[in-house]
Amino acid sequence: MNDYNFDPKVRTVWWEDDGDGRAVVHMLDQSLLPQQVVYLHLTHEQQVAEAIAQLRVRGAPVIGVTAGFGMALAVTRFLAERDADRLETTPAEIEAHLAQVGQLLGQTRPTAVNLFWAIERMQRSTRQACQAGLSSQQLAEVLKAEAHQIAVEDVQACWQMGLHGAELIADGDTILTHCNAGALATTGIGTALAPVYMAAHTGKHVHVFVDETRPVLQGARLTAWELQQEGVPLTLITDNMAGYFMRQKRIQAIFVGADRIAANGDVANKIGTYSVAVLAHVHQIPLYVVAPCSTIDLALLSGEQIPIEQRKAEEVTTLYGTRIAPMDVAVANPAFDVTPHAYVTAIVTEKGIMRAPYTETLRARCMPSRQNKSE
Ligand SMILES: CSC[C@H]1O[C@H](OP(=O)(O)O)[C@H](O)[C@@H]1O
Repeated sequence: MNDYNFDPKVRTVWWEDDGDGRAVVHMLDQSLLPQQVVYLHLTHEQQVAEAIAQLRVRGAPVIGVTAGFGMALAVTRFLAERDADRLETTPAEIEAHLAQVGQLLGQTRPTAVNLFWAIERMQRSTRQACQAGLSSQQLAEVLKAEAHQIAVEDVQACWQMGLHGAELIADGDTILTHCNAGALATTGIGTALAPVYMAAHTGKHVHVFVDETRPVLQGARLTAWELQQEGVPLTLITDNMAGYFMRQKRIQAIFVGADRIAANGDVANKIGTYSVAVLAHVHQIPLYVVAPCSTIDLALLSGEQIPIEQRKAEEVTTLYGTRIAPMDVAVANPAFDVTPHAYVTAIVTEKGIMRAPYTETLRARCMPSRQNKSE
């Protein structure tokens, strides 16, 4: 890594015009890591939706960025196909088409609010362009620029969260993290891992204990791989070891990401985060949640209202296609849980470090960033 302006070695998702005005969404297929590094080149919004649903791209911020790219791709494809059929397309027809694409993408995963925030932002830009009387081609350019801006803001937010969060890490600290909230979950240097990277870049010695994070193993497969790529020392542990190392006083702080944060500071994050938070509370170890303002859902007063994604049983009963549980066994597979704000030491966003009571600070510091830049 080079200093301060380091770029993560991993590149999660980006897009290019393919020459005839159509957008191609390129993405690292995270479902194949760490054994295979494979990039997908998607030319249809259906493919983008499938990639999000199948966790080929995953992590709240990058899901939002990918949704923006998917909607911009859909518009360029829609226009190109109608041009090929020599059909005129009005901006209103584009707006109607985008409403369908927004539904398609919005049905992929229910918990990460960034997905819905990005869809709403793209649809808001469409409405504004239509009201301004722009042509269809001008509207397509506006949407491509908006999708790109969402990604630029994500990169910038990660950098700021790294700078703010690094203040919470002392030289020689061992940090525990759960799931993957690193560069692989964003288009920048990550959320929960951004402070780790920034602390390492400012000369602090940081060691990361990585929860494997059953059942999809985002820790063992993704965070361990990512930290190795970035040259950060790590120790991989199983989820049920976290309390053991906390009790041994081996962990000085815990950094996790978030998929949705309610207005009172309750945090929805990968399943197992609540267990880590309770253990941290018992052992008086600070638990820091790192997330951009686009993850904060001020419309929800508490975490009780956050929808929790239930995923397929096979994620629990098989490992790489090998069955590890008896046939016909009953399975529960919630992909997220909610950590009450009382267990959250601080929430780090691109706007700074916020501590309890959260309701006012989150509203004061994060409302503007949920508005479309053009509003
Ligand atoms: C920086 S947000 C990452 C967040 O998303 C993960 O869930 P998933 O891998 O299912 O998309 C997990 O909750 C991480 O904390």
